[in-house]
Amino acid sequence: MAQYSRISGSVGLITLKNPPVNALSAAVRQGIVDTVEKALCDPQVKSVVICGQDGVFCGGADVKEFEKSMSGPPLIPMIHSIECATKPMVAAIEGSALGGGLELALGCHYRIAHSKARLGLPEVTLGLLPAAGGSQRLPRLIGVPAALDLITTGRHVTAAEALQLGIVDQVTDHKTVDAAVKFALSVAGKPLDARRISTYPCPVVTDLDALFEDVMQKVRQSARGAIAPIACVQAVRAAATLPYTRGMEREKELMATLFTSGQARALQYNFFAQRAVGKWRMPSGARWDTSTPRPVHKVAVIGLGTMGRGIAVALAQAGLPVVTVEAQEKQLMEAKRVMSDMLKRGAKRRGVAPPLDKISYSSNIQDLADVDLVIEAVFEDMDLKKKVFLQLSAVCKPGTLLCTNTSGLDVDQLASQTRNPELVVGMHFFAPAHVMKLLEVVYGPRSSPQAVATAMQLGKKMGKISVAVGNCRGFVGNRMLKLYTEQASFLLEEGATPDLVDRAIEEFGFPMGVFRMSDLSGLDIGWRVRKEMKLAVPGQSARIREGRRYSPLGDLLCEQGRFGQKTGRGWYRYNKPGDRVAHSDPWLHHFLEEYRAQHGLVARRIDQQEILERCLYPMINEGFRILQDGIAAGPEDIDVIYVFGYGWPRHCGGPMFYASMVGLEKVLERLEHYYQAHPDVPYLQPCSLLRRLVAIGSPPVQKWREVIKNLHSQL
Ligand SMILES: CCC[C@H](O)CC(=O)SCCNC(=O)CCNC(=O)[C@H](O)C(C)(C)COP(=O)([O-])OP(=O)([O-])OC[C@H]1O[C@@H](n2cnc3c(N)ncnc32)[C@H](O)[C@@H]1OP(=O)([O-])[O-]
Repeated sequence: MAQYSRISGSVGLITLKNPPVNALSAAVRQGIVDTVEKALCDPQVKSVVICGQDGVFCGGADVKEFEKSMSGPPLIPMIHSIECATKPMVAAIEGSALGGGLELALGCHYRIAHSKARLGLPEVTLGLLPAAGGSQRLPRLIGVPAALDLITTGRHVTAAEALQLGIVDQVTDHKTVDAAVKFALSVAGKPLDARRISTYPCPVVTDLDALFEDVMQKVRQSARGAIAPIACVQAVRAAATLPYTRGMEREKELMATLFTSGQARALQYNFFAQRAVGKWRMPSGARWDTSTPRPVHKVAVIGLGTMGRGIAVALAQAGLPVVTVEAQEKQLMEAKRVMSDMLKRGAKRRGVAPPLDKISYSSNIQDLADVDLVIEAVFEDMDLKKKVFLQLSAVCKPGTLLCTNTSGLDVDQLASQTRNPELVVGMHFFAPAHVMKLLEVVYGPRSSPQAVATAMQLGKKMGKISVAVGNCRGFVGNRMLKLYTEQASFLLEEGATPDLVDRAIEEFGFPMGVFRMSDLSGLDIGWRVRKEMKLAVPGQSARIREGRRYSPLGDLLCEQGRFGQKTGRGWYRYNKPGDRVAHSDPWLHHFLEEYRAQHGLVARRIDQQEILERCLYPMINEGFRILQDGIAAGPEDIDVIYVFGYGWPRHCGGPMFYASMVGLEKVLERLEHYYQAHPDVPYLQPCSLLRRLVAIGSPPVQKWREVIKNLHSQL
């Protein structure tokens, strides 16, 4: 809807009304058409201001409408008629002007923004391009290079940057609508020809071909198979080389291809999935909207290894006072130096003062007596962690939330060390913790809803995308990852090489293949865990352990001191320890040949499709088990974890969405095939939830929660 009124005698005021972000639904577009007509026909009105209700100008086209058939007036002619209006049209931008919202503002003759407003054309993040004239008007207004940057990245700019770029005409710290009305009064009756952006020539660029070639190359490299960034470059090129009307035709053509693509569906699903995970619920029925978080004014981090340092920095950057504790004085001093540098670098990037005074450093656990929440980040060793929790329970004031940053140990065992197990949850950050967006909040059987709500709220304050999950070995992310890495090792035994497997994974869209990733994080970490579990036994190379197939390849490399990048040797060879460029290693190929010969294995040719199916489908199958076990509340939770924590290509939605795109029937059939071929790998057996979904006709991913709910209610 849009509401019309007249203020200050001669200014028509159009207010967009569609909470919470005034998206341009069919009703809003109809409202704009009607109210603009009213304003233009009203002889008393000399100029018009368009604003949005509740401090938000407009969040763009209504993404929820994309799945339905189009109704209501289309955006392009609506914006065109605003630009053609004979009375000055002024956009009053508060909150956000994004996508179609900014395109609407670009159709106006003037734009006034509040200093806190954010503007951008983020369509590319939804697998689209700014197809309501944005790709044609923005380059004409701010030049091709700046428009390419905004449109291909989708980044939001502040009002100050928008002013500098020339997107807005004025920035105000006061009431935006008042400033816009004052402005509208001042421009009433002035000629408008020079204010219609579509009539501007596109600013000339010297060596246009070189610029576009360079941008296209960069986009192709970073897009990793995503098609929207490429279409965005093509659309801006049309603006730079064609008259406006032909450019608009090209924009429409490119949008038509994107709009119906699987990638756009995946990215839009992901947009809503990110929001869905905030609405968490526990199997007990406790939920986000009925659980009140405890206040957190002061936080502590115990253990200042890589993870602890990153977590403390992220907390300080979020404005929270943090007490850090590290028992070893030398390690404490080193951590202080490194963390101060991290804070300074981060502050420089953001143009703010480094929050150095937010962190205090101590080697005494007694200093945690008055904090509201502790994040334990000591070495990944259950006995050590248990000791720390016992101490924390004695030292901290009653009511302090005790969180562990374990990447997979049993949260409930740790809770049992404390006086108040209901106040214990996992907060599993991802390295580097001050950069990575994902946080798994892990609740044990005794964690209270209030504890979960508090950890979720803290995650949000830290700018993380937090997902609440149940307690099991590896939680969601690492539980699924284990099968992925194991299958990759099996493929090496059967004839593949690390390069071959990594290439297939990277071509699929992961930023790094499984072996390159393993070299980066260090092979010794998994080795230590397997040794603790008595799975890895030095000197042993048996391929069946605990009654199932096992690949000792990683253990054998570790026994040779090949821990990955840090030792200059791993699945690849590096020029020196710590180097990042992986080189294919003839030693490893020879080692694999010898290994196969020793075990009587005959290498076979393995193609890209098998690599993808063998690495991805078992993970997906485990995802179904996780849903069946109630560890994750819905497929969105798993997909968000994989996209934001594990580099799953966002334009493929996440593993569960990807399964629905491939077709559940096909995933089931391939799993059955591989299970038959490898009966000693029990997890290849298709999960019964997957079978059930196929049996009821493979409903879309958005409907799976219902099926799972019914399944749980029958148990
Ligand atoms: C021809 C067409 C061409 C055109 O160029 C195409 C486009 O414009 S494409 C569009 C280009 N625009 C974009 O890509 C902008 C996308 N939006 C955003 O980036 C953020 O929502 C915004 C920054 C605006 C507010 O952030 P915040 O304050 O943290 O709030 P929040 O994020 O939590 O959202 C609150 C609620 O609003 C919902 N919702 C939001 N936007 C839309 C939408 N467009 N539609 C529908 N719904 C939308 C959201 O799902 C959530 O619902 P719920 O049921 O409460 O979970």
